[in-house]
Amino acid sequence: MNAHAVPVEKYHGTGNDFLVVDADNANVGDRGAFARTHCDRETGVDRADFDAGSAGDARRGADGVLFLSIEERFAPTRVVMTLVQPDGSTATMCGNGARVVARWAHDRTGDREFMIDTQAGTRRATVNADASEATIEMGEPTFGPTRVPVAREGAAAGEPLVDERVEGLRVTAVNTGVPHAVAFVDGGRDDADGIDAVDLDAVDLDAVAPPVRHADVFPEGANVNLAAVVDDGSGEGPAVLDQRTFERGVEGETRSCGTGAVAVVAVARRLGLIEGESAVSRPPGGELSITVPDEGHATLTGPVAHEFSGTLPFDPR
Ligand SMILES: N[C@@H](CCC[C@H](N)C(=O)O)C(=O)O
Repeated sequence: MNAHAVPVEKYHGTGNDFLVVDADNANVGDRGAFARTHCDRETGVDRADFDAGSAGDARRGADGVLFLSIEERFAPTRVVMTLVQPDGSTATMCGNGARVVARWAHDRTGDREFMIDTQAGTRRATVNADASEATIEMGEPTFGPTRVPVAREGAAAGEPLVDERVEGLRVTAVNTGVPHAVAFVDGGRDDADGIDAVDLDAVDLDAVAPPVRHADVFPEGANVNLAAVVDDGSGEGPAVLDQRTFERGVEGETRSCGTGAVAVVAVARRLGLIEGESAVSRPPGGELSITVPDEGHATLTGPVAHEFSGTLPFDPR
């Protein structure tokens, strides 16, 4: 193999798509530059570069690069995961990315249970019998202002940010491995001057999300989720929520966000908008099943798929 070629696999989880690099097999020196170049939606990695005859629907570019190191001497097998985002930053956690990691590790080992080391903690992951779905334990969502983190002065200092106005949206701040701001747009609260009672799909997310993402109250920034309750779970079956997420690090809307899905359900529970601890979230890229119990790990389950394999230049400059 060309010493300057990096073998990559491309996977997605409900449309949240990632390049995967075996970090033990390819020493990418400048990971940020590698991610910035190959994740670009206009000029980045394209399936057609490797398999011109392919008719697949994989999108050009990616939502990040997962650098993975697998340690099969442990039982279950461990995988150390680092997500480098399209802007070159590193995220401490990624729910859909971790589900992709489980599928990648299954494709290598045939195992169905793994421990994934993330910067937010070690998380247990499983894949189902035909490896079409993966589940990841997501830790316990926290609203604590120092943990989100949220920075405020005066009477609000030290208080969780719950259903309060930030840059035109009524948001609740929660950390599900990374910081999230969640706003419900469907009248979850009576909010005469907000964007309640509007069609979620009609909201210009690229316009309303960046001021919240960069608000002073979020010293490390925040991913911004708009959500709507479709079914509050008071009848048969779990609650159903529609979700759209503007991601920090991508600096745009993604087709799905796993930590965002858990954040939306955790906030819906906190605000009393849904019943029960299980819910289905419907981002644009598919459906995710979430549990947020009163105590202990949340879980995230949904489809994962392999898109293509190839090699990319080691030094993209
Ligand atoms: N898409 C991810 C979230 C990735 C991290 C996020 N962009 C951040 O910087 O906080 C997911 O599925 O959770």
